[in-house]
Amino acid sequence: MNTIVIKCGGSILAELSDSFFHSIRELKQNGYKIVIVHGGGPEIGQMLATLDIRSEFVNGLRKTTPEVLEVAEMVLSGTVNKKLVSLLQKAGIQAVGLSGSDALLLQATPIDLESLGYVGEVKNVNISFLTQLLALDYVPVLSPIGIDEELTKYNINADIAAASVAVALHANHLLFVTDVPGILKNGELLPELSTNTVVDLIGEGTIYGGMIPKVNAALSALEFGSLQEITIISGKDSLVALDGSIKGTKIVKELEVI
Ligand SMILES: Nc1ncnc2c1ncn2[C@@H]1O[C@H](COP(=O)(O)OP(=O)(O)O)[C@@H](O)[C@H]1O
Ligand SMILES: CC(=O)N[C@@H](CCC(=O)OP(=O)(O)O)C(=O)O
Repeated sequence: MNTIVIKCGGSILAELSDSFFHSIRELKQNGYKIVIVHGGGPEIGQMLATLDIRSEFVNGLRKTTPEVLEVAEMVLSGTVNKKLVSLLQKAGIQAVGLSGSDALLLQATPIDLESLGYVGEVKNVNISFLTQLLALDYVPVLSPIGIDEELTKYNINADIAAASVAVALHANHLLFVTDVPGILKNGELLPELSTNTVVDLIGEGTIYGGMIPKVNAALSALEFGSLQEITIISGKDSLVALDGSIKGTKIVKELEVI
């Protein structure tokens, strides 16, 4: 089974183009099974501001108190998940929206309860349930809310959640769909990068802010999964170039020197 995991960032959700949905239809017609994991960071931020609830980021992760968790779950598994499923359905794509906590899809453990609160990382993915949905030709659309054995829920960074799903499913591709065409340096798109170059680009400050958790999730998926490359790509346009290749920046696994 040829599987592609697509992570849609909160930054692009309101701007996903018709060509983006057309690309998904095309990939499905070409036999790919698609799983979508979405974010919603800006949308959570707006709702927290409306409710006058403060939140802070620690190393790129939102410190999640019980109050913040309630808002994150409402926005991610409610508003954002349902909106994305509607857009897919309008584009003629059979999609089913699920919280990562449903059917114990994203089994999580806390990263550090003391400093981050209810922020989780994925320990296990219910791939048998996901595989059944894919066999029925559905596109599962997952929010990054995890759950543990005690049924405590966690807020998971969506880049990390998507990378964990791709590794667990032994996916062939992982695409991070965001609001820029890929990784840029001096305004120019870098079409292909090795993992070592990515580390250098973080060190020199070319990769900063929200791009850091994305490339770190990409590096860890390349290290621990069967994936050979990961792509960072814009959702404002088609995902596929005229020659059939996927656009954006590819991060490719370093060849081992023997
Ligand atoms: N080298 C880079 N090339 C492109 N974008 C970068 C780079 N470094 C940092 N960024 C920033 O990363 C942002 C994407 O991350 P983020 O806003 O967290 O997106 P998402 O919501 O898709 O996860 C871009 O809009 C850009 O501001
Ligand atoms: C723990 C943590 O930081 N969770 C993220 C989950 C959403 C997310 O990652 O959304 P984007 O992909 O749009 O950034 C948050 O609360 O913002």
